Amino acid sequence: MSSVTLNQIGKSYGALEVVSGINLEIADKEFVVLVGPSGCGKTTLLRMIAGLETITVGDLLIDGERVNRVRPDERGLAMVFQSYALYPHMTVADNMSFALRLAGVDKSERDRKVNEAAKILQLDHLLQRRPAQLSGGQRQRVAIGRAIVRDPKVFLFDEPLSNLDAALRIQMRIELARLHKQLSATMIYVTHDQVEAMTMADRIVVVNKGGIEQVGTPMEIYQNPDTVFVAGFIGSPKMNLFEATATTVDGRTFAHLNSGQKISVPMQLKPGTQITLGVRPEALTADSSGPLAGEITVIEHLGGETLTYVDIGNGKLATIKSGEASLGQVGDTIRVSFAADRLHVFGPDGRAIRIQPRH
Ligand SMILES: Nc1ncnc2c1ncn2[C@@H]1O[C@H](COP(=O)(O)OP(=O)(O)OP(=O)(O)O)[C@@H](O)[C@H]1O
Repeated sequence: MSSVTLNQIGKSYGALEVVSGINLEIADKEFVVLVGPSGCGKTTLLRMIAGLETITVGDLLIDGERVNRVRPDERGLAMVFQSYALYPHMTVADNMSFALRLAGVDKSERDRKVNEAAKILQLDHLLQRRPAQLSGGQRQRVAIGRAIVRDPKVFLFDEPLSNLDAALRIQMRIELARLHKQLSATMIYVTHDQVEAMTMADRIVVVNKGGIEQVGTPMEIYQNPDTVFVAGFIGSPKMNLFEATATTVDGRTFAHLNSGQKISVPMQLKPGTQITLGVRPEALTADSSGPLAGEITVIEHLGGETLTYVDIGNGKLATIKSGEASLGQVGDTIRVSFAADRLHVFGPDGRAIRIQPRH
């Protein structure tokens, strides 16, 4: 297995720059997930690594060797697509062994590899079927099997679970995480689904507008988002984000929310600074002495947890995530608080202003 290094990678179509300045070190055996909204450039990045797109600027290294001009089939990578891309007229076994046959691998070795991959993916009993006789999840497993038999240095996945229903996606997520451990493989996985990123990645790379917003472990990114974009993108339900203006009263800093409420913030800010406050829904609690107040507009009971939406002014809703019990009824006014260390503050440039301890 192998490492992958991206140095100042960029991609332009004519005058249109769609990816720029990408620097990333992916370690051997790492599972890295590139996540970002539609059109942010993540697929383009993956396709440049695969060799399916040319790299406009920068260097791509696999195991320390520059491979910008190496043909896709000579890079030692295997890519799994959202659309499976199976040959409909071939059996599962033939689909899986096709690339090996092209590469001139002899039949006994091909059979050994296909059987081994089929066992890992629990496809042994389906080897003689054709794709049309398989479920979506089974087809995706065949596509993964086709990658496994090639013993690639690096696996590349392009939204492989997008065509599956919700239950199957969860199951395949678990299977892919297990597969990663079992194969000890380097994997680069593209998705727009932040839950997939959070649950599978060793490290998440958040991509936005053709650049990297933040790289970190799922919990680093969840707990310390560097930007408003990352704060809003990672986490479900979304982090509460409130636009505000900083003011100072008796040397203490307050945020005047655009929704009309006032919150103390544990840092020095120049009065008039436009900021965004962020608090995760699970960090908000009902508290009669809390600084925020509003009317409950919607309550969603999800079983083990409850989402309560509170209008804190001008129609701005705060989402509170709590346990099974309701915090009140629709129409009730409640007060809400949060621990100071659960507050995120972002400056006018959208970047996090870290909370310094007060003296
Ligand atoms: N051949 C092309 N010519 C011009 N622009 C392109 C071309 N291919 C992609 N783009 C543009 O590059 C940008 C990045 O596309 P890309 O497919 O990488 O995004 P993505 O993050 O993978 O999105 P999605 O999740 O929707 O697939 C988009 O704005 C897209 O319109």
